[in-house]
Amino acid sequence: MSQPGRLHLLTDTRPGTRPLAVLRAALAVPVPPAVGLVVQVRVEDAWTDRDAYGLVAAALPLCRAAGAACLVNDRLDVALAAGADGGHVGAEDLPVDAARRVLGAGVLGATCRSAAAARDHAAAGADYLGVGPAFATGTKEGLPAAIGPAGVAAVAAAVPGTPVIAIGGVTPDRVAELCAAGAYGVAAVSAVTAAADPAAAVAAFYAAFAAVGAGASR
Ligand SMILES: Cc1ncc(COP(=O)(O)OP(=O)(O)O)c(N)n1
Ligand SMILES: Cc1nc(C(=O)O)sc1CCOP(=O)(O)O
Ligand SMILES: [Mg+2]
Repeated sequence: MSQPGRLHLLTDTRPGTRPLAVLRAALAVPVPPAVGLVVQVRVEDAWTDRDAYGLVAAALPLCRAAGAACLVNDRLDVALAAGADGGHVGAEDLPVDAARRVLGAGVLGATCRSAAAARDHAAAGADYLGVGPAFATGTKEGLPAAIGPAGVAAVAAAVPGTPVIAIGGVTPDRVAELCAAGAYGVAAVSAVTAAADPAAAVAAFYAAFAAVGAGASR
């Protein structure tokens, strides 16, 4: 694996949020050379494709300027149309092999919650796996119980060549235990989007990766 740590920053588009303002602040923080940054544009199901496309189109130049990849959750047609770097799919979205056909060489992430699913998704062409919920989260309803670092470890051990990105209730102070469990990176929504200072929150994630020297020997 080429990057020793990676933050996936997911947008929050619930009513009352300001996703572009948060992105502008977050992307203004210099990304340390040893860390990767991925922005995932994730919009509410109720959003129209037109509005999703608009947010991706606005986010893309910000991502490019910051050296971040820009992925689109669920809506691979929007990802392709906007010229994003790829997309992320889960159990209610296109299957991983079908998503791979749609995206071609684009970056493809897939949600998984078990070692068996991890092997399947990796074999079907996922570039990384979003694994969770690592901890309890108030951001998404209807999720199964948190799997904890041990659950993340079980998945990571099953797919040693595929980056595992832990998601769900992740804060900077949880980066160390998740990396120790085998996570290559973490994904966050509320730790950044609900922070009083989103830039400081992103900087705290980068500092947490630096503190663990995440994956330096990988
Ligand atoms: C990095 C990452 N991991 C998991 C998810 C969840 O995807 P999914 O299960 O499809 O749920 P929705 O995000 O679509 O509600 C993710 N988006 N990103
Ligand atoms: C969108 C999403 N998917 C999850 C999963 O486990 O598949 S957890 C999650 C929400 C993550 O938000 P926060 O960082 O605020 O806890
Ligand atoms: Mg989905």
